[in-house]
Amino acid sequence: MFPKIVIKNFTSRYHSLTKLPTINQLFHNVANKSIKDKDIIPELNCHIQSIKTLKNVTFLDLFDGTSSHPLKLVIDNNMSTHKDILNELKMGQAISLSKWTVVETPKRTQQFELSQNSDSRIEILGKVQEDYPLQSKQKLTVPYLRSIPLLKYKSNYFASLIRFRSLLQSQLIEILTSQDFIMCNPPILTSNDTEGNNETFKTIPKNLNLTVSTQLHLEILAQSLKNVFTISPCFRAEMSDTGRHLAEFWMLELESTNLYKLEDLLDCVKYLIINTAESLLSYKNIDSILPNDNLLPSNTLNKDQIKERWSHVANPDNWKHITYTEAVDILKEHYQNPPTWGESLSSEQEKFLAESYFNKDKGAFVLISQYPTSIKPFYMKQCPANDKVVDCFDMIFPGGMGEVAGGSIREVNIDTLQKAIGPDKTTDLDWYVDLRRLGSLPRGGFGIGMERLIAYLFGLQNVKDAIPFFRVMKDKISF
Ligand SMILES: NC(=O)C[C@H](N)C(=O)O
Repeated sequence: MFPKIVIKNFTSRYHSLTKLPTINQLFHNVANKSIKDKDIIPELNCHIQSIKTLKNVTFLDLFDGTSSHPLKLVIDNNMSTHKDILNELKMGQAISLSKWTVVETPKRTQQFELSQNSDSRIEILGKVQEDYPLQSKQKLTVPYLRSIPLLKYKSNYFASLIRFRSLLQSQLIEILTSQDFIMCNPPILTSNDTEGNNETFKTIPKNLNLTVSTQLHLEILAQSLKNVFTISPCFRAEMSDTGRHLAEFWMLELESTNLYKLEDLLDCVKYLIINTAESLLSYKNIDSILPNDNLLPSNTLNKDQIKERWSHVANPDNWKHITYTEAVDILKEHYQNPPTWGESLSSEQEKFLAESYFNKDKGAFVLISQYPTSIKPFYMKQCPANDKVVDCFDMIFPGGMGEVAGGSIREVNIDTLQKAIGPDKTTDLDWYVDLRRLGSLPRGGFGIGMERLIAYLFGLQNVKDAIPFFRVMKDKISF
């Protein structure tokens, strides 16, 4: 398998890119002593998360989206410079601070607070309306926050989700590039529909589709560059309206001419996810990326529960591999409505395997390989030992997410491929066949649905929350 890799946490050797600090940088700098007790912070722009007014002091919790920990600001109510502004301060306002003093508070959970000196100033830069929705003392829910896209990232939970999405992508890129995978950017506008289902969004001119998968173009790149991958947007015009479907989603797709045996392909996808979970668990700054346990919406996972999920993923014992035929046999024996051999597995049947059959308690990650040729796309390689099945896999996750990845060894035999494409193809795939005439190496690849992966790793129930602005077929896109 892959050699053990060391994931470095990025520490910048470079010049600071912004003059003003972030709250996350302030926490870091106080922790590493580059900012000390009594130092003055020249300027800081942020938002008010909460206000607590006592007789002589007012406490503000400040946030700027870079950390889940709020920064405490202590205002002396009796200091003349701030008397006018005190009554105007409101939750959600954008404010500017200048010349506040760092006071270390080693005995509290928060390492320091900002305290007032005679030069300190606070200014309101952006007011909020009286009915600012996040003011409510009620516990916020995820569906409610989802319904206010202009504001949801001001909530601690959704800001954390975006930070997590960013970290996850950077860890995946680091793991792959450290193993000689080259990040490519295949086109989004294409003449093909890759999967042969034709559930594409048509563009003008009419012969172009928004890509459903960049695989076919990645195969061209892999033929010359060996190991390639992308994280790209993909589009599916299916009418499915579930917590697992989006019309626009992101897919990590990988193609390699070093992966031409099914067992190597399965190991690659499995260890890519296991390595990613390990890298998240050992990431130094993780507690400021994950949501604040005191500000969680109802029915969401707290930090420890999220990390427990990652440990579950990182344990190879929780990964299972069965063939499609074995899956059908298990379902025939243990499930009320089993499939007959040759049919696709339904999402309920997949759920049973990943959530009940293998590990009733916490679920298992199930790789199902060698599906019948008739239910899989034309590009999958016929299994050498059995021409009724193809050398492919689906990766099923627990937690309601179902199929998170799928891939195959690619068919390189021109006759077999042409037969699989058939006479009534809807798009021109001659170039894809011709690729096999140009010094073609055997190869394989897969695609991982980023939003489903994010949803599982963060404990989300709906992929709509795993992407900054969701697009689904049934909803009107109004902004
Ligand atoms: N790159 C892949 O293998 C993904 C595959 N084309 C799919 O869309 O499921």
